[in-house]
Amino acid sequence: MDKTHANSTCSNRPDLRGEINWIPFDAAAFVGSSLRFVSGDPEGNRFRVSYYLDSTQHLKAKVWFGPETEGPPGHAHGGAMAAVVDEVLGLAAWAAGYSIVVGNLSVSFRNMLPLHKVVSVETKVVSAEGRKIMVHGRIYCEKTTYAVGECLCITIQPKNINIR
Ligand SMILES: CCCCCCCC/C=C\CCCCCCCC(=O)SCCNC(=O)CCNC(=O)[C@H](O)C(C)(C)COP(=O)(O)OP(=O)(O)OC[C@H]1O[C@@H](n2cnc3c(N)ncnc32)[C@H](O)[C@@H]1OP(=O)(O)O
Repeated sequence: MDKTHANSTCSNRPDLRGEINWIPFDAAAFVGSSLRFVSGDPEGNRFRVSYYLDSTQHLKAKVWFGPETEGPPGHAHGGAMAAVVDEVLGLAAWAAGYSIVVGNLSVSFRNMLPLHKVVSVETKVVSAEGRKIMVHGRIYCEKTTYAVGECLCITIQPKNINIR
């Protein structure tokens, strides 16, 4: 069998369908067209992203890491993983009702992520104290964790962001 198509769950085909009970989340409709860096090119060779809300209203994403995210040969650049964590965890705060920018982002790289892979990102808003919203998340596929993120979001006045 073609090795690249051997595994339907973590296949090399960019199958961005959500899991059972995940509902599609239209990020572009929510935040405008500004999120082009990570999720703005659904036919491109960098990232392809689909967003969902799970049954507990947590934001989830399916992300394909294409060849243009390469860092170590055959694997995703750490900055590419960090960009995904930045966008998805920041968007999770917006989806939870907070108008924020990311003030501080910590990413731990746990395993090298092969190119052409579709992975999931999970998020959880873990605290909200004053202007500080803490969001945790993880890039994973099945039992493998590729990166873990802790994202300190700071609320801002929505009028300070132009929505296009
Ligand atoms: C319902 C409709 C919805 C529509 C939505 C449409 C629009 C949607 C648009 C977009 C969706 C985005 C989805 C995510 C996209 C990806 C996320 C990104 O990549 S964001 C870009 C990268 N981030 C920056 O460029 C920030 C640059 N930094 C700043 O602008 C400022 O430093 C800012 C706003 C973060 C804080 O500045 P200050 O002057 O307002 O406030 P101060 O007093 O400095 O901080 C407030 C509190 O936060 C702490 N704080 C601030 N920054 C911190 C940091 N880096 N680390 C730790 N603490 C920090 C401070 O210590 C302070 O805490 P104490 O109140 O004293 O307890």
